[in-house]
Amino acid sequence: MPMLKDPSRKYSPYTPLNLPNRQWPSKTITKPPIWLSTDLRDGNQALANPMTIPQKTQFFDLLLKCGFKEIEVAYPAASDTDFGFVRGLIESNKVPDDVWVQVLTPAREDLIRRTIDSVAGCKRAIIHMYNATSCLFRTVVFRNSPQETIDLAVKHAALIRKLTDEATAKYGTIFKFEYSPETFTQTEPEFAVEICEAVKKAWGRAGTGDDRIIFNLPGTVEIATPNHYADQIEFFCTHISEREKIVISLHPHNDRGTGIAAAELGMMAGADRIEGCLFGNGERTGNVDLVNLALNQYTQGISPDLDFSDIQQCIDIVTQCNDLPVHPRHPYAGELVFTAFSGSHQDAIKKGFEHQTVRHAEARKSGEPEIWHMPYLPIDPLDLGCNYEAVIRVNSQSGKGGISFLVKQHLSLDLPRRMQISFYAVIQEISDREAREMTVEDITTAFRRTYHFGPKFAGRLVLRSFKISSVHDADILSTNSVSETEDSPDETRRFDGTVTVDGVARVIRGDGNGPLSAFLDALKSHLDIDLSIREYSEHSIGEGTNVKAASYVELTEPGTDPRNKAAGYWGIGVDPDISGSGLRAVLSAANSYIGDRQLPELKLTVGYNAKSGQADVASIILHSLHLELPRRLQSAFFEVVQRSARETGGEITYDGLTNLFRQTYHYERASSRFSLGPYKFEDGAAGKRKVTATVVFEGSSRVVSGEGNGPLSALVAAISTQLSGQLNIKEFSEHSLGEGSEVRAASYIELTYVDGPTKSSAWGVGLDENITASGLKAVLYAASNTEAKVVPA
Ligand SMILES: CC(=O)SCCNC(=O)CCNC(=O)[C@H](O)C(C)(C)COP(=O)(O)OP(=O)(O)OC[C@H]1O[C@@H](n2cnc3c(N)ncnc32)[C@H](O)[C@@H]1OP(=O)(O)O
Ligand SMILES: CC(C)C(=O)C(=O)O
Repeated sequence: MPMLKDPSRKYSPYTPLNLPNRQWPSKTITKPPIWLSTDLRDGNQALANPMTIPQKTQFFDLLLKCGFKEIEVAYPAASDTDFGFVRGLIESNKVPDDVWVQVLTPAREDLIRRTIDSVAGCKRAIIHMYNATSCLFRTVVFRNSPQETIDLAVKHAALIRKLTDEATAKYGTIFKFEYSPETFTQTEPEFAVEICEAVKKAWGRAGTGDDRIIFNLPGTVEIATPNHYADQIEFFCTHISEREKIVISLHPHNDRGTGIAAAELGMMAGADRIEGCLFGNGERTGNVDLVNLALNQYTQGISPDLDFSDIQQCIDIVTQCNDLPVHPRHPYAGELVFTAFSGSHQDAIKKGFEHQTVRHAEARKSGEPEIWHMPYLPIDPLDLGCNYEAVIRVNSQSGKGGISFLVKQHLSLDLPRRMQISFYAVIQEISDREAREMTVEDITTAFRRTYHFGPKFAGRLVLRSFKISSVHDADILSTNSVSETEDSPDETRRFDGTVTVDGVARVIRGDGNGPLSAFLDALKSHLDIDLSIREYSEHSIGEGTNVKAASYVELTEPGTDPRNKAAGYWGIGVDPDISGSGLRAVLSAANSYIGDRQLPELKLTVGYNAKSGQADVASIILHSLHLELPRRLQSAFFEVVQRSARETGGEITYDGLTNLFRQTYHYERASSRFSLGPYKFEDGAAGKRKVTATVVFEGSSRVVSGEGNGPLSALVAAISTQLSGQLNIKEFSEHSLGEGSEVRAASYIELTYVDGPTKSSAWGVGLDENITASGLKAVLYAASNTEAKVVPA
């Protein structure tokens, strides 16, 4: 049957109450009500499969944990399960002393007796009796006149008084009495007052405090707008006698979807108590949702005296006991209620968090409360034991604000605005193409892949090591005059570093006004990557000793129109050192720029004017022999190479170069001018090391000894005893080669030899599995390379 064109022919509107002096609209709620959970009764009776005793017990424990002091635990006359559950609670002492157990009974003698039997021995119990009072129920269900309806209630209230007095005498139980004129919202207001007056009189012991009688005014079926319910409550409150001896309780259902509003307006109208269920379970559309109501108060700054700090645990237990889900949009509890997918919501939330962080820091300083004011988030998810993970989720409706919020949250990177726009386009494209939500994992992975961020996402160019030094302008043309100094504005910066290009290590060098421009110069000279910086920014990550720098850079090709904002390449770098983060950011952007374009191979153009020659030579040694030459050795060898190249017309082959290196530094050669036989180290005087060694000096084997601060200086001293002049160590460095059990040590040493006016210096390179042995070899080779003269034996 279709919906009616004229529903007034089928449905009649509620009759408004004439309450011209109503006060409730100008009231506000300032304190929590007395809460009663009826999950185990009204909630339970509405389930397809009412709860088992273990489920009821688990639910009861949860209610205690949440802080409920009044719990309607059963309709004991309904079933052995309900009766047994109440007995179990009492007999196993599960009810804390400050908690009231409430049980429901109709106004029927047999059922009242069974109900009161169920609470025998209980410390505190509320006997809750009901009978329907509306005209419809009087005539149709009970076929009673108004007076007979009153008589029914009065008779059974008196019975309850008698039976509870007996139980108190027998067990010492403290009883409260609650009466519900069921279907109150459809009952004539005057009749509701009249029957309650009669019940009060029949009960005969309404007093103050714990002796107050509870009149529960149920919205058994919600039939009108919530203001009408408020009018009904205010009417009742102002017409019932001895108001101070009465607890006015509300029991709203949610047939029109306004149960929460009805409860709140009802409280404004004078109610003291609310009955309801967690997450709104209950007959038909449910009872009023107590979680929702309590948290509505909480977000007004009123402590509800209920604790939902672990809301997920509540959801888990309630859904498991009720076998009903909590809707994803359920206020405060649904899995989507702290989530924004849409761009403008995300943008506002992101800005809200940023602003609030600043505001809270100021409030902390001045001792003011840190008030929560967040766009779109009426409550802090943390207060309910949730986190901010779900606050922003990304799909094709999302914008840059939300995406950059997640990048900040999960990677601690605060992207500059234009980089946000750039990355947003990346995510938007994937999300649109794949027509699905982008998880945090999707976004962070896309970020890492786009900007080659993190070891697993390295691009074709990878920075392995670098050194930034200052070069006096006048010295720039001389590759040997590099000196490390403090930063000074009139000095040019020099970048020396090793970059792997498609897995092949290249030593590169460049000069510029600062570290980044020096690095860009190196990329241009060695790899034909010609880019300049359009935007740069940085911030720190972390605090104290763990602080790191994050740098963001946008690079453009020469001639890019400054108005063409889309033409840039963004990069990100993170490093403990600010220069390092900037350089990594440049490389990250350069990686995006080169794509899969072919890069120039290493060119061996050795000559006096070749600017890149020294680094290229070092690259070949690194690549072929895996030796990372110290910079001064690079310079020294480059001179050797230049001399050799001049002899061969400026050309030198790749193999020729490695052979030249081997010969020059006696590297891995079986013999040299001086060689080492058996040796022994021991402690010398004043913490020094002493060596006694057999050294073959130009074919003559001699046992020598010497002392030094370490093994190398001891050997240098021992060798010097057989020379006409003195050897000294000028520079020493070492690094490991290979990995795991294959690892070896490479040592580089530069020795000076002074013999009267004669001065010379030379390098030696040693390689050994043992780090001391590699250093000793380097000493022997370096000494062999000097002009040292051996004294006759
Ligand atoms: C609004 C509410 O939620 S009220 C609570 C409702 N909850 C429940 O009903 C759950 C538990 N109920 C039960 O287990 C059963 O209904 C019982 C045990 C209470 C009674 O079962 P039965 O004796 O088979 O009766 P039945 O369920 O058919 O109840 C209807 C009878 O109770 C009467 N009745 C209904 N409400 C009341 C009341 N509040 N006071 C007195 N009598 C009542 C009806 O008029 C009817 O009487 P009749 O048999 O003379 O016509
Ligand atoms: C027993 C009463 C309070 C009831 O559950 C209702 O009216 O909904």
